[in-house]
Amino acid sequence: MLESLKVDVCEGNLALAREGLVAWTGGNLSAREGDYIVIKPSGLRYCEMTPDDMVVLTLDGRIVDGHRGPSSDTQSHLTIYRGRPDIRSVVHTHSRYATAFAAVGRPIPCCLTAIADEFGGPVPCGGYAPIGGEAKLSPS
Ligand SMILES: O=C(CO)[C@@H](O)[C@@H](O)COP(=O)(O)O
Repeated sequence: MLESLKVDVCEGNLALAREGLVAWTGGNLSAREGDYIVIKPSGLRYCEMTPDDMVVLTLDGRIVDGHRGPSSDTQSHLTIYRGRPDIRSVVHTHSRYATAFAAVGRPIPCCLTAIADEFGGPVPCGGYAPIGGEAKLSPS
C-alpha cells in the first residue's frame, strides 16, 4: 500500500541523517496522500531503515500497513495534518542550532537572507508539548 510514497518518505528520513539534521533515531519525517499518512517507524536507526519499514496510518491514527510501530511523534504529525489539510509533509529535525534556540525558548532571529527568503522574519519557538501529545496548533 502506498509503496511509492514509502520510498519517498524513507528517502526523506535518510536525507535528514545524511545532512546531519538528526542523530541516532531522533527526528522523523512523514507525508500525506489523501486520507493516509506514511511515517518513519519508532526507534529504528537510519542506517537500518528501508521503505518496507515505513508505517501507513489513517488521519485518526489507525495503522493500516506496516510491521513496525509508528514514530512516537505520530500524534503531533496527525494533529498538524488534521488542522491543516493543505500540508503534505511534516519534518521534525534535531538540528543542533535550532534545538539550542528552542531549549532556551527563543525565536531564531531573521539575521540571514535565507531566513528572510524562507520565513519572511524570525522563526518562532512553539510552546512546550509532551512527546506524542496533541501539538498546540496556533493559527498562523
Ligand atoms: O524528539 C523526539 C523525542 O523527544 C523524537 O523525534 C525522537 O525520539 C524520535 O522518535 P521516533 O524514533 O520517531 O519515535
